[in-house]
Amino acid sequence: MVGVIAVINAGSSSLKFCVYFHRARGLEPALRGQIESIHTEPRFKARDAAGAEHGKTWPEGTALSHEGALHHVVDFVRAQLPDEPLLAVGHRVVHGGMEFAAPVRIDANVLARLEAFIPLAPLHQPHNLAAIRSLLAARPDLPQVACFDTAFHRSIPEIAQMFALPHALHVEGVRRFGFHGLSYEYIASRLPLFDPVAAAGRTVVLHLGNGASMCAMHAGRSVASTMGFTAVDGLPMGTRCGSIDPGVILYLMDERGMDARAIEKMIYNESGLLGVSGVSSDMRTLLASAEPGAKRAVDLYVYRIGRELGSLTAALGGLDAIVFTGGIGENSAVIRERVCRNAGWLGVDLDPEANDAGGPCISAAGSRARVWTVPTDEERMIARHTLSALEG
Ligand SMILES: Nc1ncnc2c1ncn2[C@@H]1O[C@H](COP(=O)(O)OP(=O)(O)O)[C@@H](O)[C@H]1O
Ligand SMILES: CC(=O)OP(=O)(O)O
Ligand SMILES: [Mg+2]
Repeated sequence: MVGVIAVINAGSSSLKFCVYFHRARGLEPALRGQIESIHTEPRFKARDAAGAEHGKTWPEGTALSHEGALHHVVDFVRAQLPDEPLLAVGHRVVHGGMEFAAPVRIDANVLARLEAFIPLAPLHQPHNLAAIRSLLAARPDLPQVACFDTAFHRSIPEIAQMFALPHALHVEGVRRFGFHGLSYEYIASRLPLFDPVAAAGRTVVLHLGNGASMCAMHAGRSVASTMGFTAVDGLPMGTRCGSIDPGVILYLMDERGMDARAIEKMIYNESGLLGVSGVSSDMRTLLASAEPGAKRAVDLYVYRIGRELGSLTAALGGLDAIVFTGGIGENSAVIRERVCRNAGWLGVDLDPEANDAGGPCISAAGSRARVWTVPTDEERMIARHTLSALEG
């Protein structure tokens, strides 16, 4: 089977893609890239197997749709690799509910079942499925595999999945799922190479991107997540509010006359870093800004990470290591430094120079809990799953 496997990862603000040569030696990246800030200031960046860079920018204020972004990527890949047979496409699909605990080959029936989860992941699931649907129509013979953000978290103990609501709702599937599972699964696969003790022990992984969550891992398996039934729970994110008192929702309905769609728009699109700062959803912009709102948003972000770190450490009964990943976690030494400073009580002692240099180990020699920055690679995880599904 010689050819390429393509991976599509539609996030809330970005469309990432990777194409791998399938060779006897394994999967080798042929092309990878992304269109980031799709809705605000789209930028396309890609790198081919020879290391050459490709790019395109759109004028500021251009709101490219996910569909527009996908078209651009497909055209680019076709032009770069005109002669390589496409063996399969793997997709990140954010919500798999209770039903999909492992990657699955997609057909019209599976696609219909996945559509039921659109209301639970409105920023992601529609884009994930739109890409699948358009490929299914154009190339019905082409194997497509869905890889779920929720699957890695199906190991979370029942008690940690539970809301204290009437139990029938839990049975029906109203429970904490957790997301960013492909990222956590990849980190879990890498951790033994860095820190075998933590890999066999208690680690909190911070996936800080436009969406953000944290995962408590025991021996490489998820035991708790800050995200819940949907990806709006937990930490404040680019535009999502994270955990709030459910009483606030009732207040908005009763006192502000807001309906479900208006509240959805507020908590998914107008809150988080953007809502608190009034400046931007983009961490780079906030860190560079002198506006008081920008400082307020970053302060709240760091504070909430600290609270969740304590909570997840309690769920684990201790802490051997923390791992930073995602766009912010991998790139922002300032955020890592502030998070680690607040975590001194957990035995975290940062090495500022190693942190500025980007790691991978950023804790000081005697630190009781070790700290790592590990670039995530959801695309490689998806490619591995897609290949396994293809090989049966
Ligand atoms: N050098 C940096 N410093 C601070 N934040 C950064 C840096 N580089 C990227 N980011 C932030 O990472 C976030 C995007 O993360 P990413 O994981 O790529 O997003 P997505 O969730 O869409 O996959 C944005 O808020 C961006 O500002
Ligand atoms: C689930 C989620 O929030 O994903 P992303 O970070 O890609 O938006
Ligand atoms: Mg992401």
